[in-house]
Amino acid sequence: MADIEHPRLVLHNFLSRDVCKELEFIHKSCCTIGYRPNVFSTTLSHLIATNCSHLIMPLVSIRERLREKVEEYFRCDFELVIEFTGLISWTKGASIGWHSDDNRSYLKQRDFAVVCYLNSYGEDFKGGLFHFQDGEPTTIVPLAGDVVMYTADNKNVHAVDEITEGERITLTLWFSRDSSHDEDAKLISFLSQGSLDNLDPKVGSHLPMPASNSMYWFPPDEASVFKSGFDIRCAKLHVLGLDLYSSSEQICQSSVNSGNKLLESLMEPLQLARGDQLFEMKFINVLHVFQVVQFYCWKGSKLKATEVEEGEAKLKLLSGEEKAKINCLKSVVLKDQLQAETFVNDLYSWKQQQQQQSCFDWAAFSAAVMEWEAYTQKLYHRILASFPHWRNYGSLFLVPELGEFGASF
Ligand SMILES: O=C(O)CCC(=O)C(=O)O
Ligand SMILES: [Fe+2]
Repeated sequence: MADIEHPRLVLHNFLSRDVCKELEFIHKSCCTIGYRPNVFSTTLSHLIATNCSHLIMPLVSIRERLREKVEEYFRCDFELVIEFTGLISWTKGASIGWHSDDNRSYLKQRDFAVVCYLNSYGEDFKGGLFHFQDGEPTTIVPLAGDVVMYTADNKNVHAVDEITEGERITLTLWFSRDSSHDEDAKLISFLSQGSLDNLDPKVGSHLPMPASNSMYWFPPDEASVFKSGFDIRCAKLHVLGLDLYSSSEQICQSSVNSGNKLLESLMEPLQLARGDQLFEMKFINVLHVFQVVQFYCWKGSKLKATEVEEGEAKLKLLSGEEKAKINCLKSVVLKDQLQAETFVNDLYSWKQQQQQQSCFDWAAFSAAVMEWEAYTQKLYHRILASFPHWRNYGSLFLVPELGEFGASF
């Protein structure tokens, strides 16, 4: 350890670009409103709670590699447990002043912090530089793939500048010497309560189940009444030019519209529309639609490069009545459309916006639907096979006899 006054380490390119992109996809398709203003988070227990435990798989080997690195660098002659793992993003206005990561009585179990940067300063966001109060290095410029690790005590007081543009995404972990704070034990117990314990991989058991609508509502203080603001998933779809269509008879009935009952249709089967066209596939709920669209955003350019047969997408022309239903639902999920548009546009750089909006392509999207299904099934079978081993050993790890698998699809 170079500096005992300020024990810390910066690693460049610890994660590959492909891995960063995959983790970004997981975060963008699953996150909810976070614990502070303008912060969004995806915890592993949230993935389990929303029937997306398979999305833990790409994180398993990364957690293992990071634990080894922390134990080795900080010369731990004891085993560390992971206390918390989260994908976290900060948007315009988010910042944190000088602090150490164990600075609350309920955080004293935190011994080491690890922050992996999944996207880059300058390219994906502005602001958000990380500073240590004393010692070297003083400033860290977040770049995709780089990692900073440091002791969570007051030898490493640090701060992060306010984000002024874009979205800054990290994978953040804390490690503890205290095994009673082992995140893995909690996750395994949580997984045992769910469908993974039943080794019969039912069709559909990997499909996402959203948390309550209030967890996706912005601003969060409006989430109990839904009178102003917007649903973050619907806002992101809207900016891509995508609308949600529910065939429910109740849509547009004034008695239903008057309350927030219409919001519940987000939990029910939905279709996607764009302009005059309705995509015929039915998704099981808004989170299912949203995950596939995020998958398309992740893989879109590759899908286009592969052979996608023109005209494969099953589309039909929207009727006037169907358009009216789309607008009714939209008026409920985007109470303040302008605010929603500004919010989403602030997340993307100008370049990203140009790419995403100008080239939406239904044929490539149809291919994405199938690839999403294959990707999800692959991870789901992986976690089903891994889970008995995890339960035996009481920790999450890459099971050697199941072989290596690429982190990226
Ligand atoms: O995201 C970062 O660079 C550090 C965040 C941080 O200091 C914290 O979450 O405690
Ligand atoms: Fe911190």
